[in-house]
Amino acid sequence: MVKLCCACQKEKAALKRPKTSEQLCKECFYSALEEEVHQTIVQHNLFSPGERVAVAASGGKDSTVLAHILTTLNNRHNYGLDLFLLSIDEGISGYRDDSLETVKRNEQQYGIPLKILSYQELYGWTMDEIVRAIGHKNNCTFCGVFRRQALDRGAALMKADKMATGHNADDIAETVLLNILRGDVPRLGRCANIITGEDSAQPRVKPFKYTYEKEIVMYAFFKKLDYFSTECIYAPFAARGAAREFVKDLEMARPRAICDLIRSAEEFRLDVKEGQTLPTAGKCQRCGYISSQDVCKACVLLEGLNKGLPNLGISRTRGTKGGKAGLPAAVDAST
Ligand SMILES: Nc1ncnc2c1ncn2[C@@H]1O[C@H](COP(=O)(O)OP(=O)(O)OP(=O)(O)O)[C@@H](O)[C@H]1O
Ligand code: SF4
Ligand SMILES: [Zn+2]
Repeated sequence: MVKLCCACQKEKAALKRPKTSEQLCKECFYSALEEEVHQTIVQHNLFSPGERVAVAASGGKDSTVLAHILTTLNNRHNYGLDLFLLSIDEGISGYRDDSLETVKRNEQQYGIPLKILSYQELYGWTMDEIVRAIGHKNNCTFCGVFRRQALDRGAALMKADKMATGHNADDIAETVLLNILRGDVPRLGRCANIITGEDSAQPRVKPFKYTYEKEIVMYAFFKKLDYFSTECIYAPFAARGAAREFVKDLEMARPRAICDLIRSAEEFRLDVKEGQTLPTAGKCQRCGYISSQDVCKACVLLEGLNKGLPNLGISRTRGTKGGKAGLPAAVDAST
């Protein structure tokens, strides 16, 4: 017997929603997912009318679906947002160069402008060069620290008011679990925040905080969105991989486990003892970008690279356009 969509009762059900187990037709699934994201945006005041919003776009499924849904909702509900795509080119040949081609097509498909900034222009190094210099061991530490700052710098350069990232419910549940495993109580208290960096010039928001990864993949698949799905050539087998699998197993055994993990972190309150202080966001004394230390992690890592790490036989000083030799400088508006 043909199963009908439980929402419209007219069309044939095309899928079972992983989050709610509802049997829906494609159109009702699109509406349900888009409406949930809209409710998340409204209930958490993620945006205000007239804001300029950088959509951090890697070309992967999450940020591609995010760009698509934000464009749709901005038109449908008159959010009044000035959206643009912001991509960071880490300089990983055979991976990021291909995914950036996808983002360039998305620029045309969604009709929103794209800004690409590269590690090469910001830091004087590509990830390919960094991996050649340091080997495969700590590449993601460098890459993660540089990307975080590069996105902030790109958003500032483009005069954005906010930045939206494609982090989804599975990503956040994994981070909650990792912070529990590491006993990192301060991070546990803030890792599920839907808005971060509120004291910075461009706070970051996560409109997909409650959206399941499987549903993002289904949405992209049924809508035939143009996205890039290859894994980074330098991706390690790390703790996150195991945590990712564990979260998926938990969800299989008990649906809503992902939501419950997120809720656990939301309801967790860090009890700050008298005399104890939490890190506050200040400015790096060298590059001037946001940092909770005197010198930010990006500057520390870059200094190590430029000095030449022991036994690697490299010693070179590279600088950023207009910056002090070997140190990253603020990128001016013409870059
Ligand atoms: N190179 C990049 N340029 C711009 N934004 C990025 C880049 N890499 C990651 N991001 C942003 O950070 C978010 C999380 O990235 P991450 O690589 O952890 O997850 P992902 O699940 O693979 O995301 P995606 O499917 O969008 O690639 C992305 O959704 C995107 O918004
Ligand atoms: S897997 Fe590591 S090296 Fe590759 S893009 Fe991600 S953080 Fe960078
Ligand atoms: Zn710095």
